[in-house]
Amino acid sequence: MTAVAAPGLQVSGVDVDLERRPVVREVSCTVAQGGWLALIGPNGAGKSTLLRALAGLLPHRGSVVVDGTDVGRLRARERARLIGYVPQAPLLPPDMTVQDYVLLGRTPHLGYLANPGERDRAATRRTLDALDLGRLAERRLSQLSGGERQRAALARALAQEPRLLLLDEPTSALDLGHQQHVLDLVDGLRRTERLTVVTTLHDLTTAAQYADRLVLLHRGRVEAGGTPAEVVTQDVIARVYDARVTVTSDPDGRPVVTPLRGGPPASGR
Ligand SMILES: Nc1ncnc2c1ncn2[C@@H]1O[C@H](COP(=O)(O)OP(=O)(O)OP(=O)(O)O)[C@@H](O)[C@H]1O
Repeated sequence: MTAVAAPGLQVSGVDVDLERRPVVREVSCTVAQGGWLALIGPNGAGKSTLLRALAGLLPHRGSVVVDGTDVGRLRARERARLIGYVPQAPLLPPDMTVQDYVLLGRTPHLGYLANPGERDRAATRRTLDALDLGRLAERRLSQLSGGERQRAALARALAQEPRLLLLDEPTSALDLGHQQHVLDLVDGLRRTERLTVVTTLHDLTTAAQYADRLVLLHRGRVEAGGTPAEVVTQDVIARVYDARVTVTSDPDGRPVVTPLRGGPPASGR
């Protein structure tokens, strides 16, 4: 009998308070190993807060289990071997070179006081090349464009070789070509490495293209969850986002959202 793999991520009853205000409430969801979950929802819904809680960076109630390991019980270093996280606006050390910064992603894999070895440098070079940063390896982080900085932050998380990758709006600063390149790269890793992926994404069409499950957050709670076609509907978008759109299907049955100009507010408010 073959053993059944633990889910890549199992979130149970997560609540987060900020400044004693409830911001995330009763969030539960499961993502298979190698699955891609997109967190969607309007501004202030709690997406980034939930992602930071999953990364172990915010106190929360409830449990977060990655590949069968309860991350609440782990030290920061052990957690960093399991989880890579890239915030929406990462703070990058301005004077560090791109390659030294990406090499920092290897830190959780090094022994105490050990220096990076050839395997770490090779992982760094591979990641730099994969993210089209090879020619910028010696450049200081302060001398990068917004999109290059965003790719450098992602490169560091990938060099970490985590089991769960948490990305907060990973393509917000990228041109269309680099958006597709970065998302295709992450998509490839989940297939080859069974990397589990959770992203926040505002672009619902992009979210529906790449993710196999969506969770729609509204006022900190799960408003809807399921396949892209189940979650992204005209009615849900009108109600939750107060936006006028048409929703059509691409040849694979994934929803395509087209915003419509003019007219009264979608919800009639
Ligand atoms: N440090 C904080 N202290 C108190 N409240 C906060 C703090 N950070 C965020 N909030 C509030 O928590 C709520 C959720 O914020 P969060 O950043 O998680 O939303 P989001 O869904 O990621 O939004 P966006 O799409 O605008 O990025 C918002 O009402 C926000 O104002």
